Amino acid sequence: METLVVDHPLVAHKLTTLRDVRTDSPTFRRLADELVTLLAYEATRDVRVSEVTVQTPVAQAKGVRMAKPYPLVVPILRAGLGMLDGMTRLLPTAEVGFLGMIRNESTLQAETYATRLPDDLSGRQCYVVDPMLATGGTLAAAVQFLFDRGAVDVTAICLLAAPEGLAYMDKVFANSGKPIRVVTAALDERLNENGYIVPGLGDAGDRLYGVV
Ligand SMILES: O=P(O)(O)OC[C@H]1O[C@H](OP(=O)(O)OP(=O)(O)O)[C@H](O)[C@@H]1O
Ligand SMILES: O=c1cc[nH]c(=O)[nH]1
Ligand SMILES: [Mg+2]
Repeated sequence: METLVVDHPLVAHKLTTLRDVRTDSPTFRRLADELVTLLAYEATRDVRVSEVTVQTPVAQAKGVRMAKPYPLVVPILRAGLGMLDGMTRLLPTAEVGFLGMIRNESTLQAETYATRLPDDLSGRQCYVVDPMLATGGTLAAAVQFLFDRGAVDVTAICLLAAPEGLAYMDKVFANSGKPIRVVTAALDERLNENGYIVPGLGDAGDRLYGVV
């Protein structure tokens, strides 16, 4: 598995405000949206394109267009929804599948309550968006859903990642033979005794949408 920590002063600036406990929900949403666009720029470096020729007002020019099948963007509900608009702004032709998952806060195991994905993902590049990669249980289950349907490679875009979560992903998919990438704005120190990322930003879903 490949991990890319995007090292950019604008990313660091926005992430610092996102972490700040005083940042209110509307500002948190806006910053999450802006951050995903910056991360997606790096995450889509290998997006497949095909060569085309267009006629400019002056001459013919060689260029590229997004290749079919178009990529699939998969937000993991609830918190991943806060990253969907930023992704589709950059990839307007992408299709969107949904996974609803919640981590049981006692066992830290991911539970799936909704799946709305194409049955056949053969040959598709998939981009999973979820702000937090903590134990890695949620992301590992999400990636497995996509591989089971034939996805060829999966890139996860996370605002924050914990070393424990990356190690878990490495272990689970060590023999998958399929490329997996994690693109994140920061690799934090560790998880605390409740499975929260330290220093982290708290519960991303609650900060985006309020406590339920
Ligand atoms: O790496 P893990 O230990 O599995 O934890 C990460 C998951 O926890 C959060 O979602 P949560 O379960 O809080 O659901 P929510 O989006 O509805 O708030 C987060 O958005 C990830 O999906
Ligand atoms: O720190 C964490 C860990 C899991 N989920 C969150 O929203 N935050
Ligand atoms: Mg949550």
